[in-house]
Amino acid sequence: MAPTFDDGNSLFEFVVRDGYGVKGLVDVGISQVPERYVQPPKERIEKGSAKPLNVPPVDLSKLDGPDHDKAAEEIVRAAENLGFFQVVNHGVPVELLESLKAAAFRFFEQEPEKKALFRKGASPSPHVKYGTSFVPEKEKALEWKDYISMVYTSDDDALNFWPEICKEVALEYLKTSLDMVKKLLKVLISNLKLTVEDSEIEALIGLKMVNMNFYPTCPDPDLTVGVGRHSDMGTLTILLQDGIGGLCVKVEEDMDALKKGVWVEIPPVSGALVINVGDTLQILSNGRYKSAEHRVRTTSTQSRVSIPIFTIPKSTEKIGPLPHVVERDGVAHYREVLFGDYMNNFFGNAHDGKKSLDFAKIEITL
Ligand SMILES: O=C(O)CCC(=O)C(=O)O
Ligand SMILES: [Fe+2]
Repeated sequence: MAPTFDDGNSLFEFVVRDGYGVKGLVDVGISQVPERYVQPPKERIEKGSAKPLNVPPVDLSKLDGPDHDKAAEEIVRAAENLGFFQVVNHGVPVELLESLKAAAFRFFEQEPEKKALFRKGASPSPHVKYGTSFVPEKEKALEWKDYISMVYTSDDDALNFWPEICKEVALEYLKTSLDMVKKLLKVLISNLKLTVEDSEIEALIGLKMVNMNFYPTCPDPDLTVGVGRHSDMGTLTILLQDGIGGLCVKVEEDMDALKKGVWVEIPPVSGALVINVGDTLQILSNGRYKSAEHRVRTTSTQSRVSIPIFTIPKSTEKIGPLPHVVERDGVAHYREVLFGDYMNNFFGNAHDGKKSLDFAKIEITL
């Protein structure tokens, strides 16, 4: 008979401390969602509650031709409105996208002991971490997700310490994405101020991290979340999702027919990558670009994988609204912060929508 984990502590021990993850829980044959994973009603995601967003992906090859301005305009609008968009002709080979999804499955389908080698405290490198949920110690209800996180410092470090089973494809994904990230940032920053130095862009993406997320099938998706409501803390996130779906984004301001507060789903598009604005870019643009609040619904039919690249400033970097933008706006909505402090605050708290931005927000009292 499958263990019941009646006592919340033994479940926490098994899933988090021993490193079995949600995958381990599903593999022992649970037929009900354990109490520790049941979300409070206001965080649950009703099936079908988010309608698919019907916006065609931006064709990034146009940035290099006569339609440059039109493509740039689409990118700027998306960053100002929803904070999420999809791209095609992005320069990352489509076959590589397929290999990445396969590599993510390979990693998570290994025996628990193999994955546990990369648990916090056990991992041979501070740059590689296997875990489950977001910050389990701080969460009332855990997220239905396991992950492996790989910070890039150099090719040598990646090839020596990232998991053998996925390191080559993950590194290739990171490298082939970077040109696109720089192009997107050039478009977004030059829309805020006329000249942009390459060094400014480099400073915004001083650190890069590739994650692989695994969302096992869930006995009752109405009770759980794959990832709770949050915004990403960095500059831009590049995300590869598979064909299952479930990534939902909150509309922050009224947008044509979409009303503020409504959730929309980013539909899987074969060969496309999802791009989203992170808190850093919202701060830098003094709020013009939106780091959208998003979350993931679980499914009961098939496991889902997603593979984000987070581009973030180095922890020693100071980030604040661009002076030129503050001058134009007449007011700064954010203070300058040391990115390391921002990051510690982000990882020190459970996901809670866009609360992470409060760390840098200047409250205007009238
Ligand atoms: O799995 C997804 O589609 C999104 C994951 C996500 O939001 C994250 O890892 O920050
Ligand atoms: Fe995210």
